[in-house]
Amino acid sequence: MDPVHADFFAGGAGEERTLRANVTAYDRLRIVPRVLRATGDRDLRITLFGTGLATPVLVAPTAFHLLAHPSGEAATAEGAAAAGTVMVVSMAATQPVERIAEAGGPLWFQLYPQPDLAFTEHVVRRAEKAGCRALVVTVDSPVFGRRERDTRNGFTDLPAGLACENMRDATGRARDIVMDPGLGWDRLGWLRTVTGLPILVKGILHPADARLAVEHGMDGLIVSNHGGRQLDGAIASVDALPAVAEAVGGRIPVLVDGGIRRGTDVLVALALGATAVLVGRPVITALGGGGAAGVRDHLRTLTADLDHVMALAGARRPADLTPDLVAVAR
Ligand SMILES: Cc1cc2nc3c(=O)[nH]c(=O)nc-3n(C[C@H](O)[C@H](O)[C@H](O)COP(=O)(O)O)c2cc1C
Ligand SMILES: CCCCCCC(=O)C(=O)O
Repeated sequence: MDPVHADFFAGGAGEERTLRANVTAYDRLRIVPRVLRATGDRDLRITLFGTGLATPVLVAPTAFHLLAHPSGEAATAEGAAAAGTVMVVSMAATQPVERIAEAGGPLWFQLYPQPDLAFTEHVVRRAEKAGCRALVVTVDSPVFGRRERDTRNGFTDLPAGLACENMRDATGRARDIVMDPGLGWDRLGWLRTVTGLPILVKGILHPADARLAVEHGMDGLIVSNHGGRQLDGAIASVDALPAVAEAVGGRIPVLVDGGIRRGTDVLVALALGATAVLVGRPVITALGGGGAAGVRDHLRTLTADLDHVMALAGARRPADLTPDLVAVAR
């Protein structure tokens, strides 16, 4: 991979404190296993918004897959489908959602709501027609994070010939994605009137915002700091999870992403109240190294690792994972 593109994928905002914290937070959390629970074979299947999945590990929305592999997002979708899970297609995908959907599913579509409402609706309609089963609205990006690796590398745009294919308007021009500092809950209310798809808000860290998400009729939320690429210094996502899960109180599914690398990380996240987790950078690395098969193998390996540690912790199903199984290391 071009080192400039590798830096785009790997990097975070500012000093990359939050990027690192997402991973190191899991180092401080220890599992308190149960024994003699006769788990037998584990059953990792879950159902989200009516879709049965083989694993609680989903693919987070990430931009520009054609910079990682010549088969791009289509290969990621194929790999996710083979692993029996959801891929969340980024609004900044380098292939059209229709092409990605041909390669595999189930898909959800990630949206940065644009100030141009008619254009936003146009993008939603494309996602719906392509068969996407949920919308993931990213709300942690009123402005774009300062990614200093990209600044140093002079990486400001996609190379010639590539575009954010889902940003094409009726004239065929690919518009720039606008990060909208005017975005508020009213716009999510508007979106609710535009689509019947389940809507998840991505980028919740504060329990008060989690309560607002429920009050505004959102169908799910994702505890996330955007993989440390937006507000450097933001709380690690797994550290934010318990308070958010408590605020939601089981009314809607709570998902989490950021720093999830091992089965033990997934186990801890599920125990602390997540219904499912999403993985970002490791999927891009797997795509770059092995295309669709790489993505499939990564997701299957992570799921097999989860299965293994659930046996060791005395849990048969994701629902058996409860907060008492996690302690903070001193
Ligand atoms: C290269 C890259 C591109 C990303 N693009 C998007 C995006 O287009 N939309 C979005 O909501 N989040 C985006 N994210 C954030 C991810 O969805 C996710 O929150 C994050 O990667 C999770 O952390 P992890 O990489 O440690 O697993 C991106 C992350 C990376 C690393
Ligand atoms: C102006 C292009 C926006 C791409 C956004 C991708 C993204 O969210 C990221 O973290 O990178």
